[in-house]
Amino acid sequence: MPSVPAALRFDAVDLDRVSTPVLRQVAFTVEVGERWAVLGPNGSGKTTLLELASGYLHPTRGTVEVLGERLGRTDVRALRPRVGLVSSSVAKMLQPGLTGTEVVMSAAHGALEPWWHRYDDRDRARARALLETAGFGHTAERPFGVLSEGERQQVLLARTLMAEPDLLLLDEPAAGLDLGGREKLVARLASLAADPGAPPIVLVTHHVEEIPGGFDHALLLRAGEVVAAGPIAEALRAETLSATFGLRLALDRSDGRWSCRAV
Ligand SMILES: Nc1ncnc2c1ncn2[C@@H]1O[C@H](COP(=O)(O)OP(=O)(O)OP(=O)(O)O)[C@@H](O)[C@H]1O
Repeated sequence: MPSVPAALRFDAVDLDRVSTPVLRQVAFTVEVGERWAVLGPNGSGKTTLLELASGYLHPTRGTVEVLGERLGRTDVRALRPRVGLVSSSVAKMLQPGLTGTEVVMSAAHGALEPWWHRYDDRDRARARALLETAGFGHTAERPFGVLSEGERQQVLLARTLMAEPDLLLLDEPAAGLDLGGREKLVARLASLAADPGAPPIVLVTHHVEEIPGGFDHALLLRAGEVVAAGPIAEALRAETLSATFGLRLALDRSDGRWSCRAV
C-alpha cells in the first residue's frame, strides 16, 4: 500500500529576505491528521513559515514539501488551491458589500467575488450550512463590511473550509477579537480538531490561551530558529516557552486549555 505523504515537511529550511536570514535550519513534519500550534515573538518568522507552506515563497536553502509536492519542482498554481489559508490579507481583498454567504461561496471556485463564476443551489446551501455549523448563520445575509471582527473571522474560516482544503493554515485568527469572539473561535477550531474528516491544521498564534483543545503538536520559533517542535506535551513547556520569549514563564494546562504568565 502506498504510504500517505506528510501534509507538510520542512527540512533544513533557510529563508533570506534582502540577504537577511528570516528562517534558519527550520525542520518539522506535519503528518495527516495532526493539529499544530506555532508560537513565537513578533518577527520570529511565523507568517513567513505559512507563506512557504502555502506556496507563496520558496526556501532559499533546504526543502519544503507541501502535500507531497516539493516546492521548486511542482506547479504551485495547482498546489495552492489545495491549501486553505485564513489570514487578514485575504480579508482585505474581499468586497465589503458581499454577504456572508457570498464570501463563503466564492471560495468554491477559488475566486474573490461570486459573480465571476456560476454558483448553484448546492454551493449556496453548503455555504450557509458551514456558517450555521459555526453558530454564525446570522451572518449569511449581512454585508461582510459591517460584520464584527469575530464574525468576519468565522466567515473567513467557513470560506476556507468551503474549498475543502487538504491542509488548513491559520495566521493569528483570534487577533483583535474580544473574549467572547476568541472563545467562540477557539471552540470552533477545537471541534474541527476533533473531526477526523478535517484536514491537518497549522495555527499561528501569539497566545497559548488561543490553542484549541485537541491540538496535539507545537512549534516554537525564536528569531527564525526552532526552539522546540513535536508533540505538544514535550514541545510546549515552561522551559521552552521561556526560551522562546526570553522571559521566565509559568505554564498551566487545565481542561485541555493552556495559560501562561511571567514569574
Ligand atoms: N517582504 C519582506 N522583506 C523584508 N523583510 C521581511 C519581509 N517580510 C517579512 N520580513 C521580515 O522577516 C521577519 C519575520 O517576519 P514574519 O512576518 O514572518 O514574523 P512573524 O513571526 O509572523 O511576526 P508577527 O508576530 O509580528 O506577525 C521580520 O523581521 C520581518 O521584518
